[in-house]
Formats: sequence, structure tokens, C-alpha cells
Amino acid sequence: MPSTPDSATSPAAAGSAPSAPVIEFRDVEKSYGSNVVLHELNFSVAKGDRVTLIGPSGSGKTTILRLVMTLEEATDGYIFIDGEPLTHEERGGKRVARSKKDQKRIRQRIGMVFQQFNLFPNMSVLENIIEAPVHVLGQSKAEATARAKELLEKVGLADKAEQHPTSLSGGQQQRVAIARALALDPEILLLDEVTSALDPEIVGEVLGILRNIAETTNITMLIVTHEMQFARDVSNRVLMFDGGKIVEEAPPAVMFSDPKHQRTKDFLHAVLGGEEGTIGTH
Ligand SMILES: Nc1ncnc2c1ncn2[C@@H]1O[C@H](COP(=O)(O)OP(=O)(O)OP(=O)(O)O)[C@@H](O)[C@H]1O
Repeated sequence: MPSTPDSATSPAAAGSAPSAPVIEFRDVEKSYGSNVVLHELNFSVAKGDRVTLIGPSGSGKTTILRLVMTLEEATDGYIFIDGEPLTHEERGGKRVARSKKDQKRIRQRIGMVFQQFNLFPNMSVLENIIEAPVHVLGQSKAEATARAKELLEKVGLADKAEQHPTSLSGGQQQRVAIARALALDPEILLLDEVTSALDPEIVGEVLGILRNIAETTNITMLIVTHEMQFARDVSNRVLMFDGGKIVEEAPPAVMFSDPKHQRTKDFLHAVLGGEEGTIGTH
């Protein structure tokens, strides 16, 4: 198995400018004991793509994000970020782990927002946002603070910088978490069910901010969500998973109005209550 993206099929081989996919999964397998949760998974994500992963509970969507974030390691296969192996590479015919230093360097290009916010409760909002820029990227406190203030403005929380996360609503905490992920100026943003822990009436405020980020930046996004309208609005590709495999891929307008695979039809019917034809029409 080659350790770099296949030159025979790359744009470079076809004579155009060389550009590796931003994310590539090649024959990735993930097991927990005897439970195989991802089966020889192959897909790639181009720069600026917004890819939504949908599928029933347990189909492996979150595991994919956790693999990209290096919170989990694949059992087999290779993940490439900008053409560079993330956690493992092939050397001398063997699958070899990369150094923690290399993994950390690559991971700095990736931001993730979790369902449960994961903010530091003992730090102020501002301290939460500048922590990684200062300690991971080595920015000065002044530089990181200036950027954090811009981001707080962007997520509508400029007046909350000195408060602690516990004094904020769930929606506000998630907006802080989004600002924190953006503070690293990530090339890739991973969104894992970011509205699932929120009361229905504040889901819209968080999705509105993410829509704005999608419209005003070129950040590559990998999104796990049950908010099909959000997927319709933001993404250009939808991948339907079942049992750790991709069963169907399509642009959202096609996936939500004319799914081909029976599993996709059943899933969308269950999620949308038979209203799949109306997604994107309002
Ligand atoms: N740390 C773990 N240890 C053991 N099994 C795990 C672990 N994490 C995930 N799994 C299993 O991996 C499978 C895929 O889980 P994953 O969370 O990726 O699914 P999902 O599609 O994101 O589901 P949901 O929509 O419910 O979040 C499930 O069967 C789950 O039980």
C-alpha cells in the first residue's frame, strides 16, 4: 500500500496543479475488540468542501471525526491530511505509527466543536479561547487576546469575555466553543452534533453562527448533525453511513429529495417524519 496519495489518479498526473485532498481516508478500519465499527473506509474531502455525515446511531460518524482529531487511532489503514499521513504511515512494507510530535503538528490545523462544549469551567471565556493559541501555537497573550475579542464579536458574545462558562446559557457556551476552535485558525473544522445538547429554541442561534462561518470562510468542514435543514444549507456533499460503511453519497439537494438507497430512504423517513421532500424548500 503506498504511503502517499496515488499519483496515478491525482490532478498532478492529469497535468493540473498538484493538490492533495485536505482529508483522505484510505482503507481505514476501526474496531473496539471484536466490534468492527468502520469497514475499510475510503473517502476524501477537497479544500473548502462541507461534508455532512448522516446515518443511524452507531453507524460510525463520530468515530470518523475522532480519528481525524487523533482522539482515536485507526486499527488499520491510513488517514492523510493535505497528503501527509496523520497517525500511521507505510514504511518498508509495514504500517508504522508516526511520532507524537508529527501528529501534534498536523492536528494544529484542525479544530473541533463537541456536543458537550468541553470548555474549561475554571477559566473565563477569554482564557478558554486564548489557551490553545498561547500554549499550543506560542502566540503572545496580547496577540491571542486581540484575536479572541474579534471572534467573540463574531459569535455575538463580546460582552461575556470575563465571565465563566458556567454562568452562560448552553447556546452561549457552544458559541464560545466555536470561537475557541476558530482561534487556532484551523484549516479543517469538525462539528460533532453541536446542537444536540441545546434546548430547541436556541439551536437556531448556534446554527446561524455556523452558517455565517461557512459563508465567510473557506474552512473545510466535516459535520455530523441530525439537523437536516442545516446540512442542506451548509454542505455540498452528504455521505450516508450504515454499519460503518458509506451506503450513498450525493449533494444535499439530491440526497434529501431523491435518495436512492433503501437504507437512506428509511433513515430520512424516520428523521424527517416523511417530510423529506420539503427539505430545502423553505
Ligand atoms: N470508546 C469506545 N469503546 C467501545 N465502543 C465504542 C467506543 N466508541 C464508540 N464505540 C462504538 O462504535 C460504534 C460507532 O459509534 P459512533 O459514536 O461513531 O456512532 P455514531 O454514528 O456517531 O452514533 P450517534 O449518532 O449515536 O452519535 C458504536 O457501536 C459504539 O458503541
